Amino acid sequence: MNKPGISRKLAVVGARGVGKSSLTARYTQEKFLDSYYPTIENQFSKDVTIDKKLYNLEILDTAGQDEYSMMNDKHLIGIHGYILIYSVTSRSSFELISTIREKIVDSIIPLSDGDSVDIPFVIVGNKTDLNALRQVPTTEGEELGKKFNCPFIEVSAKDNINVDKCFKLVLTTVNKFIDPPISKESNCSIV
Ligand SMILES: Nc1nc2c(ncn2[C@@H]2O[C@H](COP(=O)(O)OP(=O)(O)OP(=O)(O)O)[C@@H](O)[C@H]2O)c(=O)[nH]1
Repeated sequence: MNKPGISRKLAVVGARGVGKSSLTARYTQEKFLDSYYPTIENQFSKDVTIDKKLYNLEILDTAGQDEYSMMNDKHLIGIHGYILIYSVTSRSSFELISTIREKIVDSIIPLSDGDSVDIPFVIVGNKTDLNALRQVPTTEGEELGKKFNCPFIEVSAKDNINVDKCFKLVLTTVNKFIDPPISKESNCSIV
């Protein structure tokens, strides 16, 4: 029997060590991972009610990317929305966000049979608890969000700041793409 609820599959992508697993574990298991174990790939589930709607979430915690790594098709097929995550303590991880976004866009176009493709992205700056080590000011995250017409939020997986809010933002962003308002304008829409 099908589970009641709306099925949503999300992928968390970003550079190595930015906190993809920590953010996912904080949200799905309410715990923080102090030690660092590089991820190959993990999938987590969570049922959550947001705005009176029940969602069955599948969250794909992907391996850390670099400029040269290739996106696996598994990260593209059936994904409703992407969390593009960097660490506010790492400028290089912030700079990689644009590259990763471009790789996702370029990989999805050939899979789409030439139809128009809408890809919901949310940009997330993690590790705000390490403010003394910050290399990326909030304003730069906001500007990148504006550039790509994507929501932006800063979080701390460690201190559990904005984590629920971040996933709610992703789900509402996905909903806007799936059930768009009548006059939608989005730079994330590719034809
Ligand atoms: N201070 C602080 N440390 C964090 C936070 N999030 C993650 N970390 C630490 O950063 C390190 C890497 O975290 P992970 O969650 O494993 O990072 P990841 O992006 O999944 O790493 P890869 O799988 O290698 O790509 C770990 O030591 C975490 O404890 C945070 O919000 N604040």
